[in-house]
Amino acid sequence: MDTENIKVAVRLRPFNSREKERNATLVINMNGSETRITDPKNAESVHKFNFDYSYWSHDGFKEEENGYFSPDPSHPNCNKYADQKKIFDDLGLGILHNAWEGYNSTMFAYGQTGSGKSWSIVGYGNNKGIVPQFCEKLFEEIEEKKQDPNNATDYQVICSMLELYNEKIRDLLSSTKNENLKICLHPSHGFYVKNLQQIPVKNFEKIKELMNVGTTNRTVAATNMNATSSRAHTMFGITFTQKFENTAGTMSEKSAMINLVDLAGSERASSTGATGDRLKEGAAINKSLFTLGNCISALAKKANGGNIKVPYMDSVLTKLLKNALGGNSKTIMVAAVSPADINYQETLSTLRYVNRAKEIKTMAKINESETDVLIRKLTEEIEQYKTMMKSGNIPMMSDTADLTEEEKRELRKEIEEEYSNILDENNRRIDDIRKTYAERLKEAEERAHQPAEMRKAMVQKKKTVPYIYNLNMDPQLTGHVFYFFENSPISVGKDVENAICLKGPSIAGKHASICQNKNDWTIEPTDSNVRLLVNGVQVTSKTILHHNDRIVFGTTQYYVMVHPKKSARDKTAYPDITFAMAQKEIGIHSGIDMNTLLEEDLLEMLPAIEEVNAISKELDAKKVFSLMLNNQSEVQVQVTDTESDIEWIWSRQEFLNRKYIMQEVYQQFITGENWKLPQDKDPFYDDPTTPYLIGSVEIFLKSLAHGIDTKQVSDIIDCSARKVGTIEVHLIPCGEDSKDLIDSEESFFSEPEERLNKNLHFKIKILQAYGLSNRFTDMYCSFKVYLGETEHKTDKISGTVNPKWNFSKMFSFKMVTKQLIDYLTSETITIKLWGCHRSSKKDNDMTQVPSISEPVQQSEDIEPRANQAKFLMELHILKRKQRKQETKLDAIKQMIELAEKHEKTKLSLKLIKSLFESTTQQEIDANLQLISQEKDDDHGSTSKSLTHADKISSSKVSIRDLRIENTKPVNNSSSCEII
Ligand SMILES: Nc1ncnc2c1ncn2[C@@H]1O[C@H](COP(=O)(O)OP(=O)(O)OP(=O)(O)O)[C@@H](O)[C@H]1O
Repeated sequence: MDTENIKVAVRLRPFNSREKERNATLVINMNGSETRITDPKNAESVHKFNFDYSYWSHDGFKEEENGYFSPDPSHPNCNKYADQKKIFDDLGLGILHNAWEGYNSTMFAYGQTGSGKSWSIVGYGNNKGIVPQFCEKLFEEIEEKKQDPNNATDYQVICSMLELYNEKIRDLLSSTKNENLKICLHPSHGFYVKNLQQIPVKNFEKIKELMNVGTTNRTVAATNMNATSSRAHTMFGITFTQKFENTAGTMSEKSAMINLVDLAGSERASSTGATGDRLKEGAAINKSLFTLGNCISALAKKANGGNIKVPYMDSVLTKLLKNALGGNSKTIMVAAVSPADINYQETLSTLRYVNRAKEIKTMAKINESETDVLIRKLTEEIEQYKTMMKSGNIPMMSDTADLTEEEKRELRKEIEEEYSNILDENNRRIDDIRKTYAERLKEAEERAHQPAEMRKAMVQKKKTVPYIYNLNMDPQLTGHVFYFFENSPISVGKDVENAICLKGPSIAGKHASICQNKNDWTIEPTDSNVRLLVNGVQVTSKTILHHNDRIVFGTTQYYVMVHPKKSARDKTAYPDITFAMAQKEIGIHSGIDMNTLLEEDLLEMLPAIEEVNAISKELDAKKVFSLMLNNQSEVQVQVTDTESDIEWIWSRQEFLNRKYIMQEVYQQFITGENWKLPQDKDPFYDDPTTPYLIGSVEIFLKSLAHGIDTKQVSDIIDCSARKVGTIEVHLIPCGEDSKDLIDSEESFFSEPEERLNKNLHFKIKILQAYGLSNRFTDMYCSFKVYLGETEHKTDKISGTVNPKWNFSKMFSFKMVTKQLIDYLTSETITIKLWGCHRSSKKDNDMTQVPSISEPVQQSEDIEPRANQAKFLMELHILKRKQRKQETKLDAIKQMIELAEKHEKTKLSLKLIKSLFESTTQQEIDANLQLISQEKDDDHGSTSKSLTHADKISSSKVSIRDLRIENTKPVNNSSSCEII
């Protein structure tokens, strides 16, 4: 038994195009095994993690001619760069070594969508991931061993590949529709998937082929089932068995099960989302990933001595990974992370998630047994279960006194089914042990769903027959579904009798027709209402399809046309078509002006909006979705209830989460399952009493940095940049005792830096809003200040369009820092105004207030208005600075007059300085009174023991000089101009 901790590796990928376009900054730093992540909003907040391996694949590489990413000697991070080979050498070789020893191994990749999980596990093109490298190396080593004439060991490699989506297991290597395989529990072998294809393979080529079949099956499911691959977990299983004669001369077998798992995108796994989406936890979306997190937590607590139940049984994934997590397996977890500031939160939660995993211990043992002993054990188990079933003496049925007869019958049926599964599994295992590898290979060849000739024929056909291939947002799934144009016409649509049968929102029963016209192929919609796009443009009549044209049927089915002969003849250099390109042209043709910063967001959101509207229509959900940009230029979704006219605004993330559930619901709808969900799980439902963001306002804080009070009356702007009302906010410096310091010299600082290391107190008063729509009740404001996480809220007010809150909140800071000064001088606080919709527009019994809102205003208008507020504040600050200077000047004048009155010719520098630094009239008066006591001699004291500073401050200045200085023209053009 080998007890060891789960090994954790973290891998950092390069910036992707979205991150580059947004000028994303790098938030991850790696040094040895240490990984640091810095909060982009607060450079002082750094989280450090120590993992077994930290892989820097962010930069320091170059792309070789064959597409392989290798370390770039000309780059400073060349030595730091971890390429696919390095990852395999560190992690894959260990797994391979374990496999030879007879230890089970599991490796799973965890991380948000697009973080690089598939890159590490499967890889792309020549950048082969762990699975292909492992298989290649395994066969290499087997071949080497076989070269030894004294080696009679029989080596067997068996593969399986499954997809786990929405708690359902799909066999990716099965030619039949194996969409919901059962997971069963075997008393001695743990959980296993019943009827999962276990395919013997004789070489690496065969494995590649199987992986291809698996990916094609994933693609078909992802396109037709309307599911995106990022929501599914993919498990690649390899059973490596060595059958040999042991030293005692009996046959033995050593067997290792290797599971390589590409987990679904983790962004939907966290229990509490920043989106505040009520559906996030309750929905079925990745219940598995959520439970995996719970199991990891429980196991980590257990490892630290806690007595806690591990909830393996709560999801299919955790049942399948039970061994990997807490049992007989050596396990590695790879956290794939994005380097960008925009993914900071997700990356931090990924690092925290896997950080817990490293505390978990597993106990791997070598799986070696004598064949006879194995067979005997399995046969004995079979006999035992058979006897129990025959006699009816089932142990689990002994404690059933409280059950009704019906319940007992049910339970008996379940147990008998379980027993019969165990019998089947044992028989299968005995069969496997008895058969030679050659026999199993032969059987597999016979069963193969795509014999070699068929595959060859397909390759040939692609060279001559025109066809379309699928485009998927996951590049791994692009180009796996083909429809050849062999007969004309070809009907396309949802109905099964179509030659090309496609499923998905907005696909009509009879959608389009593809016809041959001499050497061309044309496409035509069967109805003017169907959504059929060619190169991003809606097609309404017969249109010729050219090589590389993009065709979209409905909202989710994307294809590319291939004209093999024509493209071979013309010499055009055709670009590789990507899903993003196809999406972009749709965006451009839909008339949306894509400013570069938002392009990626829009590209993702536009088709999603189309799809969700189509689903809503088909399910009669009575909701219309539209895209909008808020005044921080973030993409949001406006949801309108077509019956009540009530609107809601969803964040991008909330929309995407809900979209997943809508797709699940739609899937059930089209497969005829019961799809109606209760209100609390309905992705289309929004509680009308949920606060709605009416609008927001930015409040400048600079006056507080100077200690000046300001009353700001600002426009409240909604998410479409329209003015929806005004709000009156008062910023007031105050004393520690909370006394307001209005128009006070005491609180004023000409330069904010003068406040450093002093205390600062102020109040934010939200007085009243004016001219809001009467559609809202329970209106309140919320805001956060500085680094505080607390959201401050006013009371809720209803029954008026001019809610008066008279809210006041005091904020105190001890020892003001430079960061706080910077915040006050350059940042704003966002005050958000919330309200609930009145239940229906028919209830709008309040008199409509004369609209103070201007007609739709574009965001360009907001900027000057915001600038105006800023300008007024700057002006106010300048005036106060000017006033302070004038006060000082007045004090000096008074001083001279008083000195002359008291016939003084000189005044001490100390007194002049004290007068100059006086901030209140009281202090000035006190200093002026001291003039009469001033002596006219040159030094207040002649003591030699005085310090240099004392001497200077006690030195005297002539009144005549002061008068000359003071009467010089004031050279302060800026303040003169402003006044
Ligand atoms: N180490 C890397 N080096 C270079 N490019 C990478 C690396 N990791 C990821 N990428 C790039 O990032 C993209 C997303 O990676 P990948 O498909 O592996 O993410 P994923 O986490 O598996 O996403 P999903 O959850 O959607 O399957 C890939 O297309 C690839 O171009």
